[in-house]
Amino acid sequence: MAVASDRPAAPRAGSAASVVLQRVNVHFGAVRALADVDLRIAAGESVALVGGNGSGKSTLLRVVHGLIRPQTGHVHAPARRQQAMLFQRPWMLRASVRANVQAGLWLRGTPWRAGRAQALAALERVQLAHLAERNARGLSGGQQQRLALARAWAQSPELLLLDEPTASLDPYAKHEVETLMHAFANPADASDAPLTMVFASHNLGQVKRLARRVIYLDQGRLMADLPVEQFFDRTVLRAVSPEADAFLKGELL
Ligand SMILES: Nc1ncnc2c1ncn2[C@@H]1O[C@H](COP(=O)(O)OP(=O)(O)OP(=O)(O)O)[C@@H](O)[C@H]1O
Repeated sequence: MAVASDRPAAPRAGSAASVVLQRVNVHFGAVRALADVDLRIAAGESVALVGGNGSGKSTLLRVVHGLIRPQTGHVHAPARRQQAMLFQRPWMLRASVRANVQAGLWLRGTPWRAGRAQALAALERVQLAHLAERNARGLSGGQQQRLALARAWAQSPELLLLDEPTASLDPYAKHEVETLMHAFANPADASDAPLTMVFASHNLGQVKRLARRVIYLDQGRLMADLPVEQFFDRTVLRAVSPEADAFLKGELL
């Protein structure tokens, strides 16, 4: 598998907004999972969501994907069929690897037979074509996540949301998935529509490698929103958010 360069390619972010959240609030009973979140993400950006357990990262991704409706506030995002979302543990139909990708296409309106070639091409991109007729549930965790990426890739989404996609993978599988995320967000063909990628991660190395912008959440509040270089500049971060700086310090120790 090709190795990703250490740094993401030059920004392709346009000025068109892909995602806009305005004063978004989500409560689960007494828990305030998102508190007055304002956020604007341009088409083509790669954005990392970081923060401690329970800080609201998954909730934010689910709100954008339309899986959670905020009690108050406005959400503007591409239509669900223009989005793909990956979870820490991908869902797998008890069917072949190819059928899992075809099913994703079929769910969005591609006739079953017509989806076959697209599914195989997507599997080629994640280097799983040789396992196309295997049962998907028999794949390793890393292979399943690559399959989930192929399923997303086949659908050519405008927006890719990933909720800790490598959290349960070994270092080698993690590297493979990161390489694919990087390729997904930086297509070789510059004429491709810019893909917007938003991912939650506890892995700060991964954040440095894949994100151009970092958002820090603390108890549902957006406390810092910085270009990646500034987020990892402790002087800048301390001035913007002592909470985020304390979090970073704890992680880097
Ligand atoms: N379906 C739910 N029902 C009740 N409470 C929920 C639900 N989903 C999230 N919460 C609560 O909302 C808060 C934010 O959770 P969320 O999963 O968004 O955090 P997170 O930053 O993704 O955490 P982690 O890093 O542990 O995955 C937490 O207090 C969590 O317990």
